[in-house]
Amino acid sequence: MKTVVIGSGSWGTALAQTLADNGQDVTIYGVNAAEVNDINENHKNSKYFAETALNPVLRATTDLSVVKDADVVVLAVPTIAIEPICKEIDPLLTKKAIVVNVAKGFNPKTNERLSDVIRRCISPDHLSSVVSLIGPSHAEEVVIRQLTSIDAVSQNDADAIAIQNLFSNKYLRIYTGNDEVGSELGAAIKNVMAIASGILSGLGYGDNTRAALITRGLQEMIRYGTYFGGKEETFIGLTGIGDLIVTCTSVHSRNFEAGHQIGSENTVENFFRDNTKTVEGVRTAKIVHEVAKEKGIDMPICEEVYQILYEGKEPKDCANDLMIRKLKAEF
Ligand SMILES: NC(=O)C1=CN([C@@H]2O[C@H](COP(=O)(O)OP(=O)(O)OC[C@H]3O[C@@H](n4cnc5c(N)ncnc54)[C@H](O)[C@@H]3O)[C@@H](O)[C@H]2O)C=CC1
Ligand SMILES: O=C(CO)COP(=O)(O)O
Repeated sequence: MKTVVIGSGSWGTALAQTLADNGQDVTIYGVNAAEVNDINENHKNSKYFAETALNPVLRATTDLSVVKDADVVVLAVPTIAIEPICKEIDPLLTKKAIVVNVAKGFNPKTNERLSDVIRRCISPDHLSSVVSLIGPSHAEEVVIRQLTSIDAVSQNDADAIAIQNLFSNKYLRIYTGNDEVGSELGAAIKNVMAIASGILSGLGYGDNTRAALITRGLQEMIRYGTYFGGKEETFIGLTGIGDLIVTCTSVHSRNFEAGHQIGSENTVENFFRDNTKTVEGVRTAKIVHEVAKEKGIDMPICEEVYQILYEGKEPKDCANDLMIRKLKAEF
């Protein structure tokens, strides 16, 4: 199997190294020449992993024609780049490839789920199926081979199993799934919850608050996901509660980090001025706000994050407003 990983950032590098560790034929395609050269010449990706030595067989290129003949193409780019990169690679593919998406969120222009974007932009002659490879997995830990479990989710069971076998090894255990809607919506919305968790931490709140946020955040994810046909059980799996826990509690999470800055400064101003990192929950909060409003889905935590990010509401007022809402039964 020939695999090309599109994206020489943190997750693309960690996943490509996993395939290199598995003895697979894998190449990274990157647009950033400095990242590509660092991988080829120094066996590092210093921008993301400081001093970590990568598997020396790992290779990267800035030549997109590398996707010719690929059996598997892994899209490890931010959500904003998924539609453009699919349109770029489609004419270069020469056979039906399994396209693996690892991004978490929605297409910013159309609010579509990412698997739908890929199916729309890659012609049927070049697409076997889409597999979402998602779950609780900080690249910083996978790149140093910390034990990790995630899901390969697809409408095509055989392709999900092929991706499970391709990536699994003694430090990365992949489960398969077929609830594309529930898995992708869970993995997208948990980033908004991670921003909320960071905000609460930045405001000085502790463990009780975070446990409440994770538990009630999960209820919002279930409400939103089942509205669109996702299965409730998916949300107690790796792409639901698993990804929610890892992102709401980790120093590695860029969404949590963003929230922490916003909460501790009680304003979004400096974050929006200075941020250069991939913080997917920011765009997701806006999309969830728009869709939830249109469909009448009750998403109080997501709504407060939206109000902070886009409507100038102060984080400390949001935390208070969530607590004084009309009292009700838990279920
Ligand atoms: N970093 C992590 O631990 C994990 C990230 N993800 C998701 O993976 C997606 C990618 O994120 P990261 O790798 O973390 O971001 P990153 O910020 O570390 O790297 C993004 C990379 O994409 C490249 N890129 C941007 N546009 C491109 C294009 N059109 N063509 C080729 N390359 C392009 C950038 O040059 C950069 O190398 C995000 O949706 C993120 O939520 C999912 C699980 C874990
Ligand atoms: O999705 C992730 C871990 O599962 C990465 O989280 P961040 O994008 O917040 O860093």
